[in-house]
Amino acid sequence: MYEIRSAGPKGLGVFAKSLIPRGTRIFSERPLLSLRPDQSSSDIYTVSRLLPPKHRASLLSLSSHITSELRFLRWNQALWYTLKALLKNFPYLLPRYCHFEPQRPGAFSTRNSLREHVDVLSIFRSNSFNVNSEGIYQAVFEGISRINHACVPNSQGNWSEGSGRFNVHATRDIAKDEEVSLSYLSDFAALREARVEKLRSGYGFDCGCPACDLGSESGRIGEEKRVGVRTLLGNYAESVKGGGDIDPNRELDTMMQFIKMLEGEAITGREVASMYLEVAELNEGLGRREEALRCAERAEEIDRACLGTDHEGYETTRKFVDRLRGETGKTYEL
Ligand SMILES: C[S@@+](CC[C@H](N)C(=O)[O-])C[C@H]1O[C@@H](n2cnc3c(N)ncnc32)[C@H](O)[C@@H]1O
Repeated sequence: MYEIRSAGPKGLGVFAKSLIPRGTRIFSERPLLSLRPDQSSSDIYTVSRLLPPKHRASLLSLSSHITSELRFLRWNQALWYTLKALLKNFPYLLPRYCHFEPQRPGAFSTRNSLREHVDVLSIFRSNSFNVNSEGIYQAVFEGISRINHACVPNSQGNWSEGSGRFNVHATRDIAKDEEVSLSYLSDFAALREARVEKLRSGYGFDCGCPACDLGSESGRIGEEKRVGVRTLLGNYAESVKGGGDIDPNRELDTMMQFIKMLEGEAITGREVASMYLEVAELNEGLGRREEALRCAERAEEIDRACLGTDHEGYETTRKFVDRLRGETGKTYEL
């Protein structure tokens, strides 16, 4: 379905070998390396050393594109952790008033090289995805971590708690030879300047995707829509700041305009499905059952495409739709 090959200045990338229809599960992977919510970057190197050799080799083969400024920071970080490990293992080096628990004998080895530590930190930073599940906070994957970024991507990754896998689905048809892309950013309404800054500081590249090309008509129009939506959201936030009654009609209208902007930009992932679900609930609260059902059905259709029918999130949406169908007396259509 796909191949991993050169994507020019981006390094490697994932490309469709044939048409990948919307809703196709392109990847389903368990993490190569992951951090739990209670772990921090100081644990990355330690966790990486516990990997089986094959997985460790896969990890070390991933790209790490970082700026010299970031490299400097990583060296400082690695130096500090290495020093801490050294002191834990050789406590007699410590001044008498410092008390570290010594680690198990042999846990610290001279192979615990500073350079490798820097590399692992850089690789983790360049390739990890926020999973935000109960057991895993961030994770790196063997194939998925080869997917490059686009501000308007053609696929989306979602963690499945039930299967313990990160699944990447096509959120629109991906043509043969087209590059598969994901968004590394969480704010889909972010303006170009903010996106550029995040991608440059977080991943060390300048995004040249069509949405960032403000010289093109589509890039410019997309940006204008984002400005419009941000103004709308800002005005709405201002209107509810005083803590007065929230006008559900205004809330509905604001959300629908946000959804329209995202769909107009061909952004149809989980976030849009969640917004449709909220709009459905608002409509239900206002007694507009038919409208609620219409929005919930759209959410179900999007969730089916970007999560798959075996995903627990899809199941919740489907049950909600079923309930509304029962209440509106609509016959079940597949
Ligand atoms: C998760 S990796 C993606 C796979 C990577 N290209 C490789 O060769 O393994 C992230 C890195 O890929 C590069 N990259 C991703 N998206 C890019 C884009 N739109 N433009 C330029 N470089 C990009 C950056 O160097 C970034 O740090």
